Amino acid sequence: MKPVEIYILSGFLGAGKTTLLQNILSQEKQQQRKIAVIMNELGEVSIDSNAVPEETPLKELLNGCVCCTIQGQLEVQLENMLQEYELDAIYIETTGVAHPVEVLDACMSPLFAEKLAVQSIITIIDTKRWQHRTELSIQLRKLLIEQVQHADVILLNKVDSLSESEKANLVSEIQSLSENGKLFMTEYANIPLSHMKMRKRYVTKPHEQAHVHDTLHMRTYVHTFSKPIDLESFEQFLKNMPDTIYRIKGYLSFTHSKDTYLFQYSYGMPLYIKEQMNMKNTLVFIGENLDHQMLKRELLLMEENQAE
Ligand SMILES: Nc1nc2c(ncn2[C@@H]2O[C@H](COP(=O)(O)OP(=O)(O)OP(=O)(O)O)[C@@H](O)[C@H]2O)c(=O)[nH]1
Repeated sequence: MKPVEIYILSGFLGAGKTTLLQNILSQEKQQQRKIAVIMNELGEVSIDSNAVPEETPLKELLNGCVCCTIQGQLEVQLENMLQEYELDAIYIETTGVAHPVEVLDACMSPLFAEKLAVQSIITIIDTKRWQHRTELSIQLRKLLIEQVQHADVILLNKVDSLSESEKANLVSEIQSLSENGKLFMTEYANIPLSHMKMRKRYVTKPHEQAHVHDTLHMRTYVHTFSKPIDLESFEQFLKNMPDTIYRIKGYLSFTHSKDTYLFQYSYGMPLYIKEQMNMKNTLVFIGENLDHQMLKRELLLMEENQAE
C-alpha cells in the first residue's frame, strides 16, 4: 500500500497556519484526495477545529505541545488515523511554539516506517512579527530562526502590509538563513498546492531543543465569560495588556449585538468575525509568563461592571 503523505505546518503564533490549512484543504478537495488533519493546540480548548470541514477526519491534541509533553500522543493519534481511515495525506498543524524537527521525529518513529512518508515541513512567517522580533525573548527569537532553518517550504505571509523594499530585505534575510527552503511571498497564505509538494528523504538535522514550559516560558490561560461583554471595555483591556501576550483566540458576545464573534488577535491586531452558530464565549490566551491571576481578575471585573 502507498504510504500516507505527511505535511507539517509550522510557524509562530498567529502567523497564518490555520489560514494556510483552510486553503490547502479546499485545494485538496478539488483534487478529490482523502485528507485528514491533526491539530495541536497549547490551550485546553480547541478554537481552530471549526476551520476544518466536517467531512475531514480531525484529531486534536490539546493542552500541550507535541514537541515536548505530548509527543507520545501524536504517535497514538497517527496510528488511530491510519487504522480508521484510508488516506492520501495527513496535515499536522503544530502549535506556534513547536520545534518542527521534534514533530518530525514523532512521525519518523519506526512504527510508521512503511506507512508514512513525510513530504515537507512548511513554515509560515508573520512578516510583521519577524521585522519586530527583537521585541521577543532570545529563546523565542531562536525558535523563529529554527522554524525557518528546518523548513522545506517557507511562506512569507502577511506581505500586504509591507513596502516593496521591506519585502526585498526580508527575502534576502530569510534566504541567508535557509540553505534549501523554497521561498514564497503570500497574502492570507494563498499558495497553489503544487508549491508545497516535494519528495524528500528525511534525515533529522541536529537542533536545539526548546521546550514550551521550561525554556520558552509559554503559558496559556482559558477564560469563559458567563455573559456578553461591553466592546469598549474589552478594547480598553486589549490596549492595556502586556506585550508578552502574543495570541488570543476564541468566541465573544457583546452587549451591543445578538451575534457571536470569532475573535482573533495576533501581533497587536484584533479581528472580529461574525459567527453563524452560537458558541460558548471562551477565549484562549497564549503568552510568555502569563499572569493568570491578573487576567482572571481583569476579565471578571469587566463582567461585573457590566451588571451595574
Ligand atoms: N493582514 C493579514 N492577516 C492575515 C494574513 N494571513 C492570516 N491573517 C490573519 O492572522 C490571524 C491569525 O491567523 P491564523 O491562520 O489563525 O494563524 P495561526 O498560525 O493558525 O495561529 P495559532 O494557531 O494561534 O498559532 C487571523 O486573524 C488571520 O485572518 C495576511 O496575509 N494578512
